[in-house]
Amino acid sequence: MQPVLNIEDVKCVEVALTREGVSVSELMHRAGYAAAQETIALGDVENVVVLVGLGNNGGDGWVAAEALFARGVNVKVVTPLEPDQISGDLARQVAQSAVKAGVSPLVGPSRDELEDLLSTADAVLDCMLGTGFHGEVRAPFDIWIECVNASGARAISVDVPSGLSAQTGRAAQACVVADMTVTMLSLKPGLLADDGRDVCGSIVVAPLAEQTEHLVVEADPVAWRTDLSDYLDVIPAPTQAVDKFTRGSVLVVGGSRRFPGAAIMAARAAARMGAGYVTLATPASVAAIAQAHLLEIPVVPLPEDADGVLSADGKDVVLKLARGVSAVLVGSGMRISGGTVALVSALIEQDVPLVVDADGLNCLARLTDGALPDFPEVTRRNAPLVLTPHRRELGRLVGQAKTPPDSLVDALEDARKIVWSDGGSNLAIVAKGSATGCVGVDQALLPKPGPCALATAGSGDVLAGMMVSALAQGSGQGGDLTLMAAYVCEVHGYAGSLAAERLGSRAVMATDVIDVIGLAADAVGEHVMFPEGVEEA
Ligand SMILES: NC(=O)C1=CN([C@@H]2O[C@H](COP(=O)(O)OP(=O)(O)OC[C@H]3O[C@@H](n4cnc5c(N)ncnc54)[C@H](OP(=O)(O)O)[C@@H]3O)[C@@H](O)[C@H]2O)[C@@H](O)CC1
Ligand SMILES: Nc1ncnc2c1ncn2[C@@H]1O[C@H](COP(=O)(O)OP(=O)(O)O)[C@@H](O)[C@H]1O
Ligand SMILES: [K+]
Repeated sequence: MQPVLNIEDVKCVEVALTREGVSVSELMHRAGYAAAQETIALGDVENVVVLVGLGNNGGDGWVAAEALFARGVNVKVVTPLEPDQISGDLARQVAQSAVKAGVSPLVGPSRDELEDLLSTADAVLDCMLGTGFHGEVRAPFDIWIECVNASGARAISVDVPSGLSAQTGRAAQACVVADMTVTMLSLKPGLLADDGRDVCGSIVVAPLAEQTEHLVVEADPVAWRTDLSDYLDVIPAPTQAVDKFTRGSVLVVGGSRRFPGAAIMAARAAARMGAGYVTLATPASVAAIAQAHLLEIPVVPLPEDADGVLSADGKDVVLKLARGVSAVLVGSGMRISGGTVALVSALIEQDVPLVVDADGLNCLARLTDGALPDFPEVTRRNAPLVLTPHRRELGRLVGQAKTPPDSLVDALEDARKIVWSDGGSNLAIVAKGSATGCVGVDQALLPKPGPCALATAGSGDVLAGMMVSALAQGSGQGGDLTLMAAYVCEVHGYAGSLAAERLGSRAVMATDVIDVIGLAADAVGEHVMFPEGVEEA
């Protein structure tokens, strides 16, 4: 796993390194060398343009320029000011040193001059704005960024693509779209989420010092990026000695006359993820439709109200069914009513492994008056509980219905309010988004996200079905529930990639993802067992 640090904690590591005898100047030199090294490793780099800003990110750029020059590369540094005019001491010193060594600066070029220069560059080193960037990009960098993105040269961003917030993952109107980002000391959340996924290219972490590894861990990472090898313990062990019930039995409670499909997809996804026996309990008026779609899955009709929404009268039947299975999913397409709130509440009180998704979460929000963290007794139970909210659902759970989290870090923080108030290891929250965080009381995990093809109606229902299936098969029980949740997200993402490959990235529908769950699970499993031998999707 790779640690991910909030920007303020990266600064703490920097301070801790200086206490251990590695000065900021030394760090800047190592950062610049690392960037130069990665640039040369790209191959075919004879002409490099280095665009520098006026802070320490610019300082890294001047060091990189001097290092590239020393390696015989034809380097030009584009700067808004003459080296002597740079106000920051460190950045000024490295700029003066580079010029003294023979690096030639181009000060404040016109757009035409810059475009001409970039047209002959093999690579551009983007050292305009780093972690000190805030607000919208001001001149001249907004124009420089436009020119970089329009040029055909490969762009290597130092620390963070200029214009991206390394904390929130939000890009300003002007933002470098890099081929590679060489980031210093550790991963930062904004590189991995939202706009960050579009603009970073491949990410290389430059630790800069031997001591960094332990200092980063001590700085309390906001999350950990998982590697496939981390999943070894949560992949169900292969055995022939099973029957359809011991392979994991699942009950899905959901659906409504308005949304019958969500529960049907969840049930089907649960079966495709490997559960041996799946049952769907759904309102009576849609049971026949559901059964027609699910030949292998028994459908139990439940009492409903006049709108075709599950009523509380079905509670005893649901609880009886729940007692007979390994895990339950509640919520898919269920709608919010007095009846569905009563069902969700009854299932949470029952000691069965449980996944709550979609309207099940909205029922939970209603049950706790939008303040789930204030009611830890609701989530404290003896059996595992996995909540799978997207950002709006998460907002409703923590009293932020009108202002749901709009970054990965905010979503992680909201999820932590719930898991920390609960305090136990039987609760995991899967905070879904273009990058998903799986949050438990001890740590937050970031599985590799799937493609944007997953941004399609119903793909969350598919994930919920996969999640309950993994729970039913015993992954995560008695072990690490958060890691199991991350594993399921990883398979879901991989299935999205496979579906996109087969059908085209814009064409994928949630049912297509269901069809390839098995192939995705096998492929992820192979990667985990034999990391070197399998091609990525
Ligand atoms: N942490 C570490 O261990 C290490 C960190 N290192 C490096 O330091 C970098 C952080 O350096 P930093 O703090 O000097 O900030 P940086 O990103 O250069 O930006 C500040 C400059 O940008 C300007 N500026 C801001 N917003 C702007 C806007 N919207 N539009 C235009 N301009 C804007 C701002 O101007 P001001 O707002 O002050 O007027 C100021 O001039 C970090 O990313 C990494 O590369 C490595 O050297 C070694 C190890
Ligand atoms: N841009 C994206 N890139 C990768 N995955 C995405 C993206 N957008 C959504 N997803 C994933 O797709 C799923 C959508 O879930 P959800 O919002 O609950 O959809 P629905 O309610 O339609 O089923 C989540 O697993 C989410 O992580
Ligand atoms: K940069």
